[in-house]
Amino acid sequence: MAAAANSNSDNLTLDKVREALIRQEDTIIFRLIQRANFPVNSPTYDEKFASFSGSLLQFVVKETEALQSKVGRYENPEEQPFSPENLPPSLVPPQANPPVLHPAAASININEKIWDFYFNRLLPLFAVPGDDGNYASTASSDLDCLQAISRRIHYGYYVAEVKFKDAPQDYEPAIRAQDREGLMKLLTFEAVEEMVKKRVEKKAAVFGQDVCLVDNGNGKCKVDPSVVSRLYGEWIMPLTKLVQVEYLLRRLD
Ligand SMILES: C=C(O[C@@H]1C=C(C(=O)O)C=C[C@H]1O)C(=O)O
Repeated sequence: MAAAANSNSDNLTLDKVREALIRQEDTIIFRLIQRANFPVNSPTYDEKFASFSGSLLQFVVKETEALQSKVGRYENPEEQPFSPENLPPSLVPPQANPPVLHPAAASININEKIWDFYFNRLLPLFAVPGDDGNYASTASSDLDCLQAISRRIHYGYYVAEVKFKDAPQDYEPAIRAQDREGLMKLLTFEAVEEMVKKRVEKKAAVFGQDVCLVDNGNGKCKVDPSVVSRLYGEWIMPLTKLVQVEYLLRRLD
């Protein structure tokens, strides 16, 4: 599960980290396509599930994350749980690799923000209204999307670490001054962001095609490519940068 970029600090270059982010685009887009197979299915979210205190979705998240925690998922810094309260400990022996990140990474979890935009803003843009009764599949598919998006956003730790290591003389004064705006300026590359938005839009157009042996001229995509570009421009990239800033603010502690 660990990406090449986090196995050894010598491997950590900005190019490698960016490559990892590019590969994660594919995962995110395929998971959105998967979720778009189901309509909104609102009982997944609204109803109290059996004797559980929350919705079916919350139950699936809590139980799935508990199992994944036991098999070591959250030993990976970029994997952050959505339901962190009372997670069972990992049964897997800790990795021998020396840590690449500052320990501050462990205290930065912005999954509440991710949960909020995913359900309140994004989902209505790509899931059609309706109810087909597939609530369990809908909930696991939502969790798949959330986990892929969260991993991508919390990968900001590595982006920040590599940017800091490449130019400590630029970052240290802003960190000492706890200057959020200054840090945000230092780590932002607008040309890269424009390229990312264009690339994910194109990927969504390619991955979301119906593949037919005879071209039926149906150009409809399974997920609207402009929604994917918006997902990156409005939420994923700004939140990746927020993770970077939060990490850098604590980088010299
Ligand atoms: C991730 C990076 O940092 C920032 C965030 C980006 C993103 O989330 O894709 C892209 C460019 C930068 O403004 C990067 O420089 O690659």
